[in-house]
Amino acid sequence: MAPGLKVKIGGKRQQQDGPQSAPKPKAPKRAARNKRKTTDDDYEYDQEAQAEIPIGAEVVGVGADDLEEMSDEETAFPYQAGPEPETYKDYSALSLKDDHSNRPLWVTPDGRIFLETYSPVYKQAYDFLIAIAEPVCRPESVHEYTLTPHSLYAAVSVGLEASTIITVLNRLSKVTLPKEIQDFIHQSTGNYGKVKLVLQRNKFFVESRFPEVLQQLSKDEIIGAARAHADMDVFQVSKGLREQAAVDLMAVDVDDGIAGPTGDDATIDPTAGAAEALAQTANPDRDLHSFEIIPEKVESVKARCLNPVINMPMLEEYDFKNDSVNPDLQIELKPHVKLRPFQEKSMAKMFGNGRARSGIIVLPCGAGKTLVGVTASSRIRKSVLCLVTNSVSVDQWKHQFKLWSNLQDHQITRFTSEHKEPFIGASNVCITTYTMIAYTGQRSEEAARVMEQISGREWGLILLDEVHVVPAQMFRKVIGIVKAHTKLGLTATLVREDDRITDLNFLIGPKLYEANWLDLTRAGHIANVQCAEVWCPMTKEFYKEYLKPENSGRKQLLYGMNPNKFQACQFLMEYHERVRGDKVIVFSDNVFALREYATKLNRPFIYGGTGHQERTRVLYNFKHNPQVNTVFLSKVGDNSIDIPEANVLVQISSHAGSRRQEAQRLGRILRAKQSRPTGAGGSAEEFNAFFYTLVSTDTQEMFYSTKRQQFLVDQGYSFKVITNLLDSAQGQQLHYSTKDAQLDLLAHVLSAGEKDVEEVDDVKDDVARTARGLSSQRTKGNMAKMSGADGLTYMEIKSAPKRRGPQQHSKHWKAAARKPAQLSLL
Ligand SMILES: Nc1ncnc2c1ncn2[C@@H]1O[C@H](COP(=O)(O)OP(=O)(O)OP(=O)(O)O)[C@@H](O)[C@H]1O
Repeated sequence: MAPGLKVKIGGKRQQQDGPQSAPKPKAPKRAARNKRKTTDDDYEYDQEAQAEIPIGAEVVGVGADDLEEMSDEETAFPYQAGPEPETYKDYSALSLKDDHSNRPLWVTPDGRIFLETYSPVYKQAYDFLIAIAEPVCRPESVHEYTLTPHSLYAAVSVGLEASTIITVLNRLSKVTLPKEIQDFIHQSTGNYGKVKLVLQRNKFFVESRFPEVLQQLSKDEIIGAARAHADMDVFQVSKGLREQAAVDLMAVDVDDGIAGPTGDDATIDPTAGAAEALAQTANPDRDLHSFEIIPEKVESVKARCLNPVINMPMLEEYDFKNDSVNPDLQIELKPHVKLRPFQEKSMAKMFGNGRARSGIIVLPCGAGKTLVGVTASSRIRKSVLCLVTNSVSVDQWKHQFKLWSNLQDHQITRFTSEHKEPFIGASNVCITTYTMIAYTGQRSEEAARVMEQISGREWGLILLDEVHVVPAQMFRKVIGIVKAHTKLGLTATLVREDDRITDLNFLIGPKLYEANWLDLTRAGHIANVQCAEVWCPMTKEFYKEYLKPENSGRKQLLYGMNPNKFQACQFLMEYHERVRGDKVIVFSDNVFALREYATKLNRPFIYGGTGHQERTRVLYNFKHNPQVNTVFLSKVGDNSIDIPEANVLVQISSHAGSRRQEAQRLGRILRAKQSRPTGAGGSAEEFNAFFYTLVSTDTQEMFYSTKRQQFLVDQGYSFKVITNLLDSAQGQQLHYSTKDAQLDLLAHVLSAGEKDVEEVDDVKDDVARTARGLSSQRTKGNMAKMSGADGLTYMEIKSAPKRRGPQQHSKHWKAAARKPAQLSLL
């Protein structure tokens, strides 16, 4: 028995149905609120994409349909209310194994799996779990996963069979695997993987190890009619490939440098079960049976197989090594390129059995998705179509292809409103945007010519960047136009755990791999970010106006322009610039606030209306000019501007409760950074990047802020709350410290025209969402601790320059080991 194992149903993301699903959340009022309006970042996708195309040229035809679709997407994405936090489930009836302390998992009858990250076999257990289950929440000590039909579909697609999954899961579990779980795995995987769609020598085949399944399919009216040789009763038979993926999965022993416990005291070997199971199931000589289908009917066959009547989702694989029809692309990775361990693992999942599988790879922002895409291209070595969300990314991808591979300019063509480069040679990499491909209206002659080449070519690989932001309808259009053997989706935030994820699963393929953010942080592949929410009380006068019904339209502006928030922003910016020598990005969705802050603080800013040249100039200065250490960005900077130098982010205004925006913004400072020593004799500082969200207290903003943090909290980040950033003495030295100045500011805000009030880059609405309790993730912080400088005293000496000696600087910091943390501006 497992005495007293009770698990709080803390409900993070809403899960797909698992076995004996936990009770569905009952929050009708919340649900109604969520439906109120559309929201989220699909707008950003839409507007970014549209922005690059001259009005009246390419974009018109994408039109209403897609916007409609995007709106639907948005309603699908919002916060899913979790079960009541007070609800507990009693799992004490589970039967605990004698050697349970050596095993890392708890598996419950309702499909929830808890992983102890301090287990000696954590790494193996993580690799296995991420292949079979959906991560729900991955904080430092215990992760939560859930088994879903989709996660099991993904497992089958990488070559795992039900018996292997059950054997390994049981071996890792502290409790005897509940019968419900075994049944659920059998049921869910029963039909997955039985049929594959294989494009071989330019012919499409429905392939299976089971001739009776093919018999059944060919009797179906639609599938039968799609057969190229319907008159033939027998199927073609070929020798099966070893199901290598499962072997790879359990044998993978990449030294990823992730700090973790050693396996010395591990008394179980989770791989042993896999080996046994595989010995029974992986017969390299198994026969494969197939029948050919007409290329034009491929989509309808796929759709039919998905239909509940048949219910046999097709796995898609590309036998690129035997594709002698499509010309090779002479692409090699440069000799110095060394994949990071998680990139290796992603590739192992994609190419596990010698063929290329379609699917989605999920890696944190800044971890290196681009190299994954380039590597996949270099393995397949056929023409590659790379689809991205905007023209800035088109240029960045081109740059990355040249950085990592031997491809020359003429082998990489761009197709945007500005560059419609013709194809040279029989194979190439073409980089373009989703909108350029999906456009259905009148095209210019030049664009029509390139489109003809795109639709006429057979692509070995289609790379789908930022795959989470693209509506399913848009995909359908793209997939209908482009003939591709393999589809690889790349994203950091695959957070639509609803019906729409089903679209991605079947339109592109299952999730092949998902990295754990904290593991990558520990291994130094992404920055170690300190996240903090800074509470800024509203001034009395601002709050009075905020509460007035006639100001309901300018609430956002009032809490954004709150003088206390301004001061917090100024303080943090100057502190990080001067004391730590950091590079700071300040984000504001509201353009009025963006302009006001940047102008008053005398720093450059970029928003949607900033021209290309000006943008380039500002960013160049930010990167290279030591005098320019802060840049203010509107929402246009969320994910399309590449600023690896930045390591501090201050958010003064954001888009309601968007989890995705929060994660994308964090991504701007996630690029791996060098840790700096903390001072004389000190070890490397703990945090090397800082993410501050400034929140005006007692306003809507607090409500949104909690909601926004949910995705990052699920990835294991904790947000500290700073309630007293500034004391009154510090405030005196900052702008808007006098009542008169604050009242002037208030008058300015109240006199702002309607257009200014609403001017929010790329954002159309303001959706109320329900926040979820995060108290367990929140701790109070102080500034010194936040800045990785606990135990140090920071001092700014304001002596007149002429009185300084040669060694004196206007500011310095010195270690004061073992003294209480203190931060002072003298
Ligand atoms: N294997 C590797 N070796 C060395 N550097 C790498 C490797 N992989 C990625 N990088 C570097 O990591 C950084 C982030 O890579 P990349 O831009 O591909 O990240 P990303 O995941 O696409 O980020 P974003 O989501 O912000 O677009 C880049 O500077 C890249 O050069």
